[in-house]
Amino acid sequence: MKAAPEPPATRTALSAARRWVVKVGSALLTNDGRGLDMTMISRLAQQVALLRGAGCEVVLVSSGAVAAGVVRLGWPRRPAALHDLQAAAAVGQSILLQHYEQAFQRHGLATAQILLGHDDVAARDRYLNARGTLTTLLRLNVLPIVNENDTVATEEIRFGDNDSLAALVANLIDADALLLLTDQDGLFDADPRLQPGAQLLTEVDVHDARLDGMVGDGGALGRGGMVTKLRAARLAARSGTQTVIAGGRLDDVIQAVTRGDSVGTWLRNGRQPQSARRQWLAGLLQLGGRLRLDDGAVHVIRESGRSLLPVGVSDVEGDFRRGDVVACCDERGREVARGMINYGASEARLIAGRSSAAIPALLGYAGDEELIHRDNLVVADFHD
Ligand SMILES: Nc1ncnc2c1ncn2[C@@H]1O[C@H](COP(=O)(O)OP(=O)(O)O)[C@@H](O)[C@H]1O
Ligand SMILES: N[C@@H](CCC(=O)OP(=O)(O)O)C(=O)O
Repeated sequence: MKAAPEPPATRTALSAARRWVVKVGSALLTNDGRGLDMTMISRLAQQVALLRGAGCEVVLVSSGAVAAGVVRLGWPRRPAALHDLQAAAAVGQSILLQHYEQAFQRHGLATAQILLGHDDVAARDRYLNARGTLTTLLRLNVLPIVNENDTVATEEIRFGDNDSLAALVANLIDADALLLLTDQDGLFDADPRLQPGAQLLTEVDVHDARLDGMVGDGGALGRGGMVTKLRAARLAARSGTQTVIAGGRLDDVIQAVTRGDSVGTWLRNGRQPQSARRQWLAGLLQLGGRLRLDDGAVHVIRESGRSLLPVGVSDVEGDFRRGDVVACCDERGREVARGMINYGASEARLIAGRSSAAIPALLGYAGDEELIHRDNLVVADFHD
């Protein structure tokens, strides 16, 4: 048998990616904004199932609720009024998920519905909750399907932008890569709907300022277009994620992109995931408090990259809430790490120095066994 050709070296960041966020836009999933394209849903399900079968973790971010709702309500077109859009989304979301559940069931995959708002990612306690649910679903081999919580969203539903939500999900779960599937083959040097001679860009630096002059909006349907996709790629890059924009109608496009083939546009992010994430977390918030760690805890978080358990903490300073960022100091008061803490200050004081197994008895409920999960912990020398 002939060996498969090696993917081009430049796209190894994609072929090596294990955790993917795949976003499917309205332009692809709906028949020009009216009704769901069932063939597209089953083709997507097949490709996502193959990606899962190849050992990758996948979160799907899917639009389409408004379009499905408009058809179910018998409306002739997508409404303009905000409350009508929200009502249509509420009707359509369950239909959308029903179709996905059926399509993925054929491949032996269970699905879960996640409705998120931007505030859920910005508020620290909800960030931890959303992250915990998504990563647990991934561990359970369930496919999370995310959409905007349109009942409470205003700007995003009006402008039809699920791109930035997909980027926030990529930040939330530290995705290696984000794939934005749309109706065009990728990012062109001008909007191909307006300029038929526009050229497809196969690889660009996500931070290249010249791109801003090339992207346009989504046209008459009032969608986000490439403006929101470029913004999303930059947002995702903050936590080290690579982004590809590709045409969802191309055969086996998900397999081609994830293999590292030269399809669509790769918006290259030159920053190392670790340092991008460190900078993002460090700059995210003001410090809410300080923990003093014993030598053993300093050693394991530094040398083994482990989570911080309550047992390694000898003192808790400050008045912080679950999800705040706290400094972790050694016995001499030097800051050795910074992280987003799973407990508020009073609970942290109750469990500090104790085994995680004692948490239910100490607090009256079974919370996280880590005080700071290793994924939310940045080990470095910080200077205030
Ligand atoms: N430089 C560009 N390259 C490709 N498409 C562009 C560009 N500028 C604007 N567009 C428009 O963006 C549209 C895709 O965005 P949108 O309709 O919001 O899709 P989705 O629903 O998939 O998010 C394309 O149909 C195209 O007309
Ligand atoms: N959340 C809404 C609209 C979001 C939307 O259309 O976004 P996009 O696919 O980026 O154009 C829906 O599911 O219909």
